Amino acid sequence: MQYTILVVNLGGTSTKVAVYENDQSLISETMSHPTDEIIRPLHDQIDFRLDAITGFLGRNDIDPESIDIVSARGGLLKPIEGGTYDINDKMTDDLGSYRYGRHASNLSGIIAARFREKYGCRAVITDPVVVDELTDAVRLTGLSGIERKSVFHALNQKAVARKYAASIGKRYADVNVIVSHMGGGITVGAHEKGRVIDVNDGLSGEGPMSPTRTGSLPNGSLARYITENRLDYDSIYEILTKEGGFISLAGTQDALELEKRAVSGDAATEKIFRALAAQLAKEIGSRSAILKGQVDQIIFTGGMAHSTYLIDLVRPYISFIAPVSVYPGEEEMQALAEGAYRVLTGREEMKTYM
Ligand SMILES: Nc1ncnc2c1ncn2[C@@H]1O[C@H](COP(=O)(O)OP(=O)(O)O)[C@@H](O)[C@H]1O
Ligand SMILES: CCCC(=O)OP(=O)(O)O
Repeated sequence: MQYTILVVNLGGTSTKVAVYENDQSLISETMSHPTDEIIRPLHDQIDFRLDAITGFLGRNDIDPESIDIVSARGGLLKPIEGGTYDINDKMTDDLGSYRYGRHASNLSGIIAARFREKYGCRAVITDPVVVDELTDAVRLTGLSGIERKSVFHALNQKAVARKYAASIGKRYADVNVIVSHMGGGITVGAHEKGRVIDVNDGLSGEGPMSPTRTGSLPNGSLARYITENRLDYDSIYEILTKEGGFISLAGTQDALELEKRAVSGDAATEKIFRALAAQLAKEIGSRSAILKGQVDQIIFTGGMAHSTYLIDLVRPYISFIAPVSVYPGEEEMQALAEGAYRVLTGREEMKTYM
């Protein structure tokens, strides 16, 4: 049986789309949107993003009615376990009301549901950013009423961990790895035998700084900053998640551009990379403790994993823990196609979001 799978993955600045026959990619495209479009409220972006997807199908002579299933990157939902989920009304309500937060990935599920309505196919998400496999020991904080959450690049982290395991002839469920995804946000996960038992919340100011995020800040200084600048929740959330890190320190989120500046001897930029390397190393060290030192491999992935300059700064801190592998970029489109294909072929059961 041959299945045609449409994969949609919306990021802050781009719409990635691909068509697969079973688990083989036929065509794919990344469409970057101009700044004036992506700074619009998320809900106002649905129509032009959907148009971008149908335009892509049109340019490639693919009849939307030939699509059997849309596989979308899932957004901020209530905490759930990993897997492939049917997109139901409860899910589109939670994504569209932003009850659990705002991130461009919310739109992927909403758009997949719209596509299903119009063209009559199935629609699923796989390993959304809220996959939660944390142990109780890492969930509690020292303030009653505040618990840690699992919000991370679950899809790509699990995909590269599976790829690493396959490369040594093992299953994901047989290895312990630390995966550091370095994209617009940075998340570092401790994967214990197929479950991510600890990871920094990539949208709540935990962990290392990143191109767009502040990472952890000293509590007292943050409280003073909020008070002195009279910031409400939405304003500080924007600063922590969209205007922090490289943007705050160097005025751009472009790590490639900053790497060029650092390599050409700009001392201020070099200092930022050294700080990021130290923060990454501390985060990886912390995950290694949670894995009780039983770490088979440390894996770097995401756009910034292309930066050998950055990885070479981190290596000396962490090479005593485990060997290092680098999987630059992301495996998200392939992982989404495979998630849909596993349930279509009955190799995995479709889950229901409740
Ligand atoms: N070859 C490269 N060298 C260094 N940094 C890179 C390279 N390619 C992309 N990047 C950086 O990676 C970051 C984006 O990573 P990506 O994983 O695409 O992000 P997103 O979270 O938006 O998917 C940007 O800061 C970008 O400049
Ligand atoms: C918080 C998990 C997802 C995330 O940070 O994605 P981006 O790096 O694409 O913003």
